[in-house]
Amino acid sequence: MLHPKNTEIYFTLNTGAKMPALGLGTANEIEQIPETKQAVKAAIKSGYRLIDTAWAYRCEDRVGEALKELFEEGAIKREDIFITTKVWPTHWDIASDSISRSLENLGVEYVDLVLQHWPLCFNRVEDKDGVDGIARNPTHLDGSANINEEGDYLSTYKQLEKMYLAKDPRFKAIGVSNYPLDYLQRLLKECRVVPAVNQVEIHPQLPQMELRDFCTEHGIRLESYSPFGATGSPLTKNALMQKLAEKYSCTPNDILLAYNIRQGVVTVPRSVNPKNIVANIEFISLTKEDSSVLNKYGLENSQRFRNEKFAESIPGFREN
Ligand SMILES: NC(=O)C1=CN([C@@H]2O[C@H](COP(=O)(O)OP(=O)(O)OC[C@H]3O[C@@H](n4cnc5c(N)ncnc54)[C@H](O)[C@@H]3O)[C@@H](O)[C@H]2O)C=CC1
Ligand SMILES: O=C1O[C@H](CO)[C@@H](O)[C@@H]1O
Repeated sequence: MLHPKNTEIYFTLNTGAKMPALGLGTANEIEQIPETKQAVKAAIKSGYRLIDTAWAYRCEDRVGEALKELFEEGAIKREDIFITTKVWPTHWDIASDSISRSLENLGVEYVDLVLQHWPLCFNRVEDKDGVDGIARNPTHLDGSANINEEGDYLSTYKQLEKMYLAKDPRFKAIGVSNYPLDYLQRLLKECRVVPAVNQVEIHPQLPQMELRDFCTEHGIRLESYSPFGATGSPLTKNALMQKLAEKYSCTPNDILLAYNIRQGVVTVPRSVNPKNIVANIEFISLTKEDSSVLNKYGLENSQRFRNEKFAESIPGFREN
């Protein structure tokens, strides 16, 4: 294939399953949540085969509505798409319930991948404006995260592992998200099932080189979130991205997606705009030399764009 589209590229997971290199992210801003349905439909119709969602995004039901219509229209079959969902830290001790809830929302019998969303255990606090009546980011009065002090973050993965080893039909693979390297080291010591995926923030200002080497060595596929630097896509305004875009006669967005995909990293840009969804399919043959230039740039200009306050509770999370 001389010039594939990003949507035609697949990476193999340690389970043997193929995961599309490009997917649609669905962590939409609250006011854009109703647009999730048409975004998923536009994505699938233009060739996307991976949808990245989560209970915490409050849009699984919209993804489900889109899938139902796509199945009914005969646009796609369930087995031809890869669906990822995630267990939020409020559900750290009830991972099975979280999966059931997600499947109900999505209207499917299984997902292809379940990720532990964060290595954190939150207390469940009632909140009528929360997700399913539960505060998504519970905090104490001083604004610090309301962490369950008895909880062990690895407990969630251990629950997923137990279900996976018992061949739970509700999911095909398990993985993690936002796991720093030392957390993965502990996981590998205490668990038998190597996570299929670790989804973390990766882009040319956060190349995550050490984590990347570690994951490659242990057969864990990395997946990049916030490839454009999250809301407002600040990375597309970066002078180096603009210079490379000029060199390859493409957009900075194309460079940012190629940066991940050319290095074997799955990526899930978010958009509800059908034009942008389609534009993100364009594949660019970014050279190894230019990928190295970007990696070096990131080491010298490191910046995390998704700054969740609760991440302060994860030692070492902000150090890169
Ligand atoms: N596991 C985790 O903790 C996290 C996972 N994620 C996942 O990663 C996905 C992507 O990351 P995000 O932070 O949402 O942001 P992103 O880096 O994908 O950027 C989204 C922004 O880029 C804009 N955009 C997209 N395509 C464009 C185009 N072709 N031209 C111009 N603008 C364009 C969108 O309108 C939006 O403002 C999420 O939707 C979610 O699925 C995101 C954050 C954390
Ligand atoms: O996946 C995620 O997306 C959000 C923003 O909704 C981020 O906090 C979370 O980890």
